[in-house]
Amino acid sequence: MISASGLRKSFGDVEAVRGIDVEVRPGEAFGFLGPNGAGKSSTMRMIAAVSPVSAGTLRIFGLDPATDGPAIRARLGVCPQDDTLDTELTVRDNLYVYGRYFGIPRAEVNQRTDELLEFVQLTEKAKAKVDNLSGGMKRRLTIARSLINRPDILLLDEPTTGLDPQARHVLWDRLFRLKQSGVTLVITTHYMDEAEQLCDRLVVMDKGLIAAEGSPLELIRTHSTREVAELRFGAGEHEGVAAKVEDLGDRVEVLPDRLLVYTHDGEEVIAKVHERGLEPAAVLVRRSTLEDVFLRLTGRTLVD
Ligand SMILES: Nc1ncnc2c1ncn2[C@@H]1O[C@H](COP(=O)(O)OP(=O)(O)OP(=O)(O)O)[C@@H](O)[C@H]1O
Repeated sequence: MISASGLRKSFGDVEAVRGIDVEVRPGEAFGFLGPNGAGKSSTMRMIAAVSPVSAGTLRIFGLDPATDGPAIRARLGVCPQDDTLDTELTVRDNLYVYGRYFGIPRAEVNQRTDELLEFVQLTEKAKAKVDNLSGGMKRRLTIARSLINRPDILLLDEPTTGLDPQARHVLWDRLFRLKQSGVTLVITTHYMDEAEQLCDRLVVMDKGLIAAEGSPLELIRTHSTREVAELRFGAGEHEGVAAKVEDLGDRVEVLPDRLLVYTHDGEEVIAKVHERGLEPAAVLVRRSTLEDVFLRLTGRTLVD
């Protein structure tokens, strides 16, 4: 569906994307996970055929965005990071007008609008003004709008940024259903839980490069341990304690507010910490996540 090789994007001296290889397969949910500034949006804009490729090759549906932009865009849905809905119009008209703009005949666009309102659970809000919608509803409407042309690929740039947990879960559910219906999803996110929930495969991006690629589970298995023991001590004590516990796990990370001991048995680590007379203010054993993968690969947390 999408194939990139040595793909680069520069803005003057700024190299936003510095040579990445990506292969997105039909029907999968593919993610770009990385912190702000990693180059995710720049990559998405090249895939959306709205930003020229600086170097390398990019093919979407086997087509070259440099020469086949309109043909590519006709088969893509693009859900940008910021809501670009028309606040003057009703919910329904945001879809209807957009569909007409795409040149879809009146009767068809009417039917499609109704289907999409139903799909994003906004039928009851059809006559409401966009300004009266919650953040989650606006996102869902933006997604509905990007589906008006029945795209084969839907590009979603940070789809749930700024939404509360419940609104995020509603959105994830809709995206999951969309994938089940055969639409290929390409998602950028800096939320590791979103990447884990939604993506079949993903690349971890940092500073314009791909640091790792795989399914969430593969990435965790390859780059982290099964469990993590989190230990909180007083401010400024973590460095000192780290030296005393570093033999307890495969690896120890010192964060400003806690120590992470990477291990296959978190409870055993905690027991040994206590045996050594160390008294953490709080402890937690959890499974490894993509956040741990990112920390391992880059030495930084995703939310820095
Ligand atoms: N139009 C532009 N002109 C100049 N520099 C840009 C432009 N767009 C992006 N950049 C720079 O390219 C780098 C990558 O930005 P990009 O937006 O692709 O990252 P990102 O991973 O999507 O982060 P975010 O989530 O903040 O959008 C950043 O250093 C950014 O400042």
